[in-house]
Amino acid sequence: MNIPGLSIPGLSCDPSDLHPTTTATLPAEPSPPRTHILPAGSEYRFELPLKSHLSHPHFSADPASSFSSINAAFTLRVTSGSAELFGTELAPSRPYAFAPGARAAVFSWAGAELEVQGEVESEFVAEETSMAEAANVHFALENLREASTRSGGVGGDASMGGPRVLVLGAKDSGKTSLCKILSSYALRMGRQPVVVNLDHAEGHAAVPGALTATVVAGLLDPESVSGWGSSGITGPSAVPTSTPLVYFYGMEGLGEGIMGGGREPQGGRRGVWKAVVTRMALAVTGRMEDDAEAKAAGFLIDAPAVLGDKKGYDLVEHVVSEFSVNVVLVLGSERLYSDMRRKFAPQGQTSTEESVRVVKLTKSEGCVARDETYMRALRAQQIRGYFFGDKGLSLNPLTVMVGFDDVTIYRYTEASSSTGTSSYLPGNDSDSDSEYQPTLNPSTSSTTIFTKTTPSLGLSNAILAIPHTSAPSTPHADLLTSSIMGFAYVADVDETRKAIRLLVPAPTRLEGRTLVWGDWPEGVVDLLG
Ligand SMILES: Nc1ncnc2c1ncn2[C@@H]1O[C@H](COP(=O)(O)OP(=O)(O)OP(=O)(O)O)[C@@H](O)[C@H]1O
Repeated sequence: MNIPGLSIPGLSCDPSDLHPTTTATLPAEPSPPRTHILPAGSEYRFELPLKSHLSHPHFSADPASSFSSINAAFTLRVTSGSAELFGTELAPSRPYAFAPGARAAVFSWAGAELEVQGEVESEFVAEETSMAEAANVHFALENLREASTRSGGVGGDASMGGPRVLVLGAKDSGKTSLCKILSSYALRMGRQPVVVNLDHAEGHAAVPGALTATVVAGLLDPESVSGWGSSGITGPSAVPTSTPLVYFYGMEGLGEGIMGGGREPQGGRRGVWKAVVTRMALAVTGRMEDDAEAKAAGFLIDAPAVLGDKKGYDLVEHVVSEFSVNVVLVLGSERLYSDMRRKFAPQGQTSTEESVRVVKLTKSEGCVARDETYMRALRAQQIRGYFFGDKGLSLNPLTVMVGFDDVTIYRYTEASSSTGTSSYLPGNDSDSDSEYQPTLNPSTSSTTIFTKTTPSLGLSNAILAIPHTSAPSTPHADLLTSSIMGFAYVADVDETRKAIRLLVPAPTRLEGRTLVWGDWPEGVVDLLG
């Protein structure tokens, strides 16, 4: 624990206790190790090449031979001093192995020496960082937590809770990295904040396409593909794993929105997203009402980049209102900051306990723009990691055969119609068994539709969500807002035998279950080789 003021008795544990040495080994013909000296307050930034993704042992097609040990292309260790990665302290001398494509920074408050080995696309020590600003925000949030604790928290109004933070910014402005830093620092103070991932483009302890809420109760895992750690459904793990609350959004973007004052119909993408966000907010805020410590610890919401754009302001308002957000952190954009100030904290308004504080933060120079090729590879890695574990500590997924008649598969897709003939409106679907018959609504130009689907070869390689709700009485309403127990991968569809081979992360009885097949994320072709 090295940030002045962050040390508290009993929490100064040796990180090596929590990060037991894994089976990291160096490559067969390693390049010579290099040393980097980090002066106090500087960070070592590195970008690893993406090209070896598909051949990398972590992500090889043969799980049996590939997931038993890390044979990392790049390793890093702290040889003297102390350093942290996105807020998580690195254990001295322990080699950390990073997956190809990893982009991150190792920061030191008091100075450190690092030894690194392996191929990089770029690496350098940056003396100017935004970590002091992040630490200031952390202390401000900690003040809110202390005030909440002093007030007794439970039973009071929303103002007596701790920080309920929304992080906004443009694409690749460092929103996720800031959430990692702030949740790691909170954890180091003995708090257990909830991280709400509303950015379905990247999975957080789930596959991309999911929205999740996860209690940060153990060290984040810097080596995992997402940097958060994995959801250890089966198999051992060196660091505590997270069991998130999961909802499935299952579409690629959030749509364009309707500019010029119109409202997008409820059945459009945004309507769906808002419905899922409302359900998530109810669950998260409900948990806080029952638990004073959770209420004081608060939550951090990692927002999708579209919320940092004018077209996304209706979504910002929705999130702020549903989660009763009291702190909005704006990364790097003057315009966004001033728009948010105008919206939530207008000048002249007397600040009260319930006011929303809007804070502008500098975007870290270290943030790396990621193109679609990179994001696609990252999604494939995250899906692999969900089933197999993304490190040498493998999970034990299994394949199961189910007959076409054993499960009900709903295709969940968005249909566009230039004439605008249909929409999903909650309460309008009373038919549980028949194919979906959209209701007429002339104002609607795009709608989400659930259609009962007979499996065919087109289902191969798809990711299916398994909702907790099985046999929903009103499928279109129930399936949208049901939490998800897990995901399955369609390994094979045998049309002759009328059976599907599914890869599932843990033994699960699927007979009688309803499965949801979304538009997104895209299937992964070689998950099982
Ligand atoms: N200081 C840093 N040094 C090196 N890399 C960094 C640094 N900060 C962030 N990154 C990397 O930059 C990339 C973008 O950062 P991050 O994911 O935090 O942005 P984001 O705003 O959440 O992105 P998105 O808009 O896609 O959700 C990530 O690969 C992250 O690991």
